Amino acid sequence: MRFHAWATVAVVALGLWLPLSRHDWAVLALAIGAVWTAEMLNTALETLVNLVSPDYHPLAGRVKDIAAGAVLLMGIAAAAVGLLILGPPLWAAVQQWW
Ligand SMILES: Nc1ncnc2c1ncn2[C@@H]1O[C@H](COP(=O)(O)OP(=O)(O)OP(=O)(O)O)[C@@H](O)[C@H]1O
Repeated sequence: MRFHAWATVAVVALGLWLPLSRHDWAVLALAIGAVWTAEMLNTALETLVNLVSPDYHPLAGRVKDIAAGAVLLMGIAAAAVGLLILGPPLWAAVQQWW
């Protein structure tokens, strides 16, 4: 959660600094929202599993692993979106400096 919060702040700050279109912002907002949604659903599932299966059970572990995998998958996809949208204008800004 803390990592996602810092990543969100960094992406929004970079986005405000770089010349982004409304379409770029819409895609970034969707990616950020999707990561937070996946993280919250993962936390909800973890809490639910802890409630219904506090003792060790292979299925409980499987549910947690799949939910954590969904967060990882969404994080990778969001990182790709961030690179595709922020990468080119960031590269142009770096080239202007040097
Ligand atoms: N009740 C359980 N039965 C079997 N395996 C479990 C159980 N609880 C957790 N595990 C295994 O241990 C791993 C870590 O569980 P934990 O509850 O700490 O989740 P976490 O993703 O590390 O939580 P957090 O996001 O809070 O760091 C799970 O991915 C799962 O493989």
